[in-house]
Parts: sequence; structure tokens; C-alpha cells
Amino acid sequence: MAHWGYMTTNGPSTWGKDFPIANGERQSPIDIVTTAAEYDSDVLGSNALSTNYTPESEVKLVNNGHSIMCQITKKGVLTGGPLGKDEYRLEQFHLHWGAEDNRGSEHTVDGKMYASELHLVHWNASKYSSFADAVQKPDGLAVLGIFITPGVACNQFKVISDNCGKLKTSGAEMTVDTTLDPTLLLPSNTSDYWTYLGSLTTPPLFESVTWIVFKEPVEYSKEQLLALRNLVDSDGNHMQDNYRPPAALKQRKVKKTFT
Ligand SMILES: NS(=O)(=O)c1nnc(N(Cc2cn(-c3ccccc3)nn2)Cc2cn([C@@H]3O[C@H](CO)[C@@H](O)[C@H](O)[C@H]3O)nn2)s1
Ligand SMILES: [Zn+2]
Repeated sequence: MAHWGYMTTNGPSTWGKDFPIANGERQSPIDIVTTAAEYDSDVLGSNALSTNYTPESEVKLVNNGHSIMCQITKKGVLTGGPLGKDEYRLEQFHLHWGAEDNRGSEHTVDGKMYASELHLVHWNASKYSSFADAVQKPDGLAVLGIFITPGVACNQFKVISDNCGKLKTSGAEMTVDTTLDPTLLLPSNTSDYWTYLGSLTTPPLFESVTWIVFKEPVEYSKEQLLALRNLVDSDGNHMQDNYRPPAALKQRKVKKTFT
């Protein structure tokens, strides 16, 4: 099987060949139509979304051929909101971005695309024994989606953007001897978000993700965005435009926690 990617020959429009679920009932990302999202007080009311992350004492970075990923080793927990009492453990975070600032996010808001989107990937540690065990379960995963827009530099992201040069080629890994607190990658407002049931946005596209997409974007500097665009993918091309376009909403409702 030709390895999936984001080029014309192996990009999102071809994924259905090897991963038929690509045309499934709960695929991600989606276009978030803000007027159609339903305010749902009990999503917010009963127990607000809460993160309890432990700062990483060293930062494990991997160029996995289609994104730059930070593998988490500490026990970070996400719970509340649409997740109820279940505790989801932080596994990794990674990003999607464009070749230019006008595109790059996976979710869109009323058709608007952001320059990049950060994904913090969690698995349901209350119900399953590992990421691999949870990854195909309908309530197995939860991913926080954070929109990135060009602006001032994000200090907590510097450990990643400053090391992209050393992670140029696919498969490159490195451990940076510095701390990283995933909480500082989140927007200041984590109360206002949209949430819906979806999938992984890269193959194997499992329909196992409760998506939580924050309304407030985070700013990264131009230099930080350029560092991402200089990475090289598994085909030896510049890693750019590594985003899947929105999939059909089908019979789903998007909920929001704000009016
Ligand atoms: N755009 S997003 O929606 O957010 C994401 N899109 N993909 C993501 N991951 C990659 C992935 C691979 N697999 C998988 C599972 C079973 C068989 C083959 C592939 N599922 N998701 C998330 C991800 C997974 N992993 C590693 O998958 C291994 C295989 O399951 C597991 O043993 C490691 O413990 C875990 O760390 N890392 N990241 S997220
Ligand atoms: Zn992602």
C-alpha cells in the first residue's frame, strides 16, 4: 500500500481506498457552523471540563513523517464536560498546518480556516488499559483542538519550534532536556468550546474521538509557523498542508458551552 499522505497521489481524497471508514458516519474534521451548534448547559453545568496535567521533565519529539509529535510520559488527566466522570489520559500532542497563513487547520469555523491546529490526544483510562486498547472504541479517545493564528510567539511552544531544524527528516527523534507544561499550550479561555463525536483525522480514521474544539485561538509567531513548514515529510517534501479537509456532518449535532 502506497503510504498515505497529503499529496495529490496519496492525500485525503484517496484514503477511502485503504480505509473505507473515511466515508463513515462520524468522520473528522468538520466545518463548525456556529449558528447550528446547540447550547447545552448540562455539558457545562454538571461538571466543567478540567485538565490536570503534570509538566514533562524532558520533551520527547518525533517527526513521524506527517506531523511533529510530542510523546507524553507523565500522567496528565482530562475529564468533565462531555467526558463526564471518565478520566482521559494525555498520550501525545501534534499539529497540522498550511504552506501559508490562510490555511492549515483541520476544523473550520463557518468556513474559516486557521493557520494551524494543535491536537492534544487523550485515551479513556477509566475504561481501557492502554491507548492501543482504547483507539477503536467509540468512547476511547478525546482530542482537544486548539486553533493557531499568527501573532506573538508562544513561549511554551518554543521547545518544539526551536528544535524543528534538528527534526527535519521523517523518523527523526530527539529528547530535549527541558520542562514543558501542556497546560500552557491551551488558550486562556477553556470554558468556551464546541464538542461533537468524531474520528481520528489521519488513517486509520477510527471513529473513537470525542472532539473538544476551543473557540479562542492561541497565537504563534511567524517564525514558529515557518519552523513547522521547514520540516520534511516521509516523501522528502516540505511538510506543509498536512490537514484533512472537513468531512460530512451527517446525522450529528455539534454542542457548544457558550451563548
Ligand atoms: N489528528 S488526530 O485525530 O488527533 C490523530 N490521528 N492519528 C492519531 N494517532 C495515530 C494513530 C495510530 N493509530 C493506530 C492504532 C492501532 C493500529 C494502527 C495505528 N491510532 N492512532 C494517535 C497516536 C497513536 N499513537 C501510538 O499508537 C500505537 C498503536 O496504537 C500505540 O501503541 C502507542 O501507545 C500510541 O502512542 N501515538 N499517537 S491522533
Ligand atoms: Zn491531529
